[in-house]
Formats: sequence, structure tokens, C-alpha cells
Amino acid sequence: MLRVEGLRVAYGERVVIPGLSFTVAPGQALGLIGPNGAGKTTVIRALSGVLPLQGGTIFWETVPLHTLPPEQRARWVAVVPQGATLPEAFTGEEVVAFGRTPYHPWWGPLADLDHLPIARAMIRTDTQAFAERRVGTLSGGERQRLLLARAFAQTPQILLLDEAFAHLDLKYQVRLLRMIRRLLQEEGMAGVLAIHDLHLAARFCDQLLLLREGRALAGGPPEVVLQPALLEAAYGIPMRVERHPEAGWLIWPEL
Ligand SMILES: Nc1ncnc2c1ncn2[C@@H]1O[C@H](COP(=O)(O)OP(=O)(O)OP(=O)(O)O)[C@@H](O)[C@H]1O
Repeated sequence: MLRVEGLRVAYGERVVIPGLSFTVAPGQALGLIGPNGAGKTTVIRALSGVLPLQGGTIFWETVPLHTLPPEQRARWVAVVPQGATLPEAFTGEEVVAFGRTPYHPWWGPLADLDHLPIARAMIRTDTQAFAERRVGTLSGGERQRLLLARAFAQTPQILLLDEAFAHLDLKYQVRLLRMIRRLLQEEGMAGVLAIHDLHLAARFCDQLLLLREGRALAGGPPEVVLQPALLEAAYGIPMRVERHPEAGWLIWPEL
């Protein structure tokens, strides 16, 4: 179980997340939703260890992630960041192999044991064809899939995704979301996704956390959180929500 309690994060003097608590069970996905500037990316960055905490705790089972040094935390937590740039001269396989860095603190060569997670990660993301190609020759969506493969190669317990699907075409959005769901369940990993697309969030996530100005307006399964009044309070415009027998949810702003 991922347990976050009283998370408090600031940029300089400005407190952006005053105190946030939530849990994610193994095998489950939590979607962070809310308007621009609500704090979704900040929560992801705090969980990944990029931002220091001003307060609060982050536990995976009994492991206090908030006190671990970055190289140790990286064995537990992998992140697919928003709009990351990759070195253009690297090959696809080299990018994915970076996922094994936390297991080689002295930048040593890959061990035999590393090749299996790298190969599995590339098969799962359908990136084998990019193994020998330079990153500079790949499209935005293809690079995004390599970032996912790098995260899988890290064999984490917690997978953090910051708008990881924004640049993917519909086929890969669906394919990778299905694959991530299977991976979370098979490996007992916990997933936390910052996601703008409310339809994808509703279909994919077990739990949603609706943020506004760094605070949780609502948390729970989609049917609890996706209430017009709550969405209106978050986004500041009237919203309509309907269940659909095939699409699952239809959510749209009233024009
Ligand atoms: N490096 C930074 N320095 C100062 N303030 C920042 C920094 N990064 C983000 N902020 C502020 O923190 C708040 C939360 O930003 P954050 O990027 O976490 O929001 P978000 O919900 O991910 O937004 P979006 O949907 O636009 O990506 C915003 O008010 C933003 O201006």
C-alpha cells in the first residue's frame, strides 16, 4: 500500500500543496485530476523525490520513501515525466537501459540480470523496432513510449505518470493503458497518474483525486468524484455527467 499523509510542498515561500493525504492499494491506479495549476504535477514530483517535502510522509508498506536517498528511492518509484527531453544521439535501447541505473550506483556496465527487464519493457511498449534507432529520428509519441519502457525497466513498486498519454495516438493510448493496468495487477504495483482527459481517467483509474489549488475537493471511485457540482467547483464552469452503456462516462462542459 502506498500511503501519503499530510504531504506539504512549496516552491520557495509559496506553499502549493498545503497538506494532502491519500492511499493507493497494490494493483490499483489513482488518477489526479483538476484544472491547470491545481498541483497534479507537483504531487507527482514530490512522490518521485524531485521536490523536497516541507512536511508529511510517504510510505510504501513499511518503507519510508520520504527519507530514502534518491538512488534508493528509484528502486521503488519510477516516473514518466511530462514533456521530458531525451538525448538525441542515444539509441532506443540505451534510453531504456537507463531504467537499470538505480541498480548500478557507480555507473557500472549492465549485468546479465539487467537484460531481461530491458527486453520485457521493450516488448510491452512495442519499442523493439527502436532499439538501434537514434532518439533524434523518432516521433514524439515514439519517444514517449521509450520513456514508458525506461520506467518499466526500472521494475518499480510505484509507477508515476504525468500526462504520459497526451502525445500518443488513440491506439497506443488504449494499448498502453491496458498494458499498465495488467502490469499493476500482475506485479502488485501502485499507479498514480496526473491526467487531464476525464474520460480516460474515469475508465482507467480505480480512484480519482480531484484537486483545486493544491487541495482535494473529492476523492474516491469515479462515480463518487465525477459529480457535476464537484467538477464545476474545480473547473469553474457548469459540467454535465452521464453514464453511457458502452463509453462508460460522458463528461462535457455546458456551453
Ligand atoms: N518551478 C515552479 N516554481 C514556482 N511555482 C511553480 C513551479 N512549478 C509549478 N508552480 C506552481 O505550482 C502550482 C501547481 O502547478 P502544477 O504544475 O503542479 O499544476 P498542474 O495541476 O500539474 O497543472 P497543469 O494541468 O497545467 O499541468 C501552480 O500555481 C504553478 O504556477
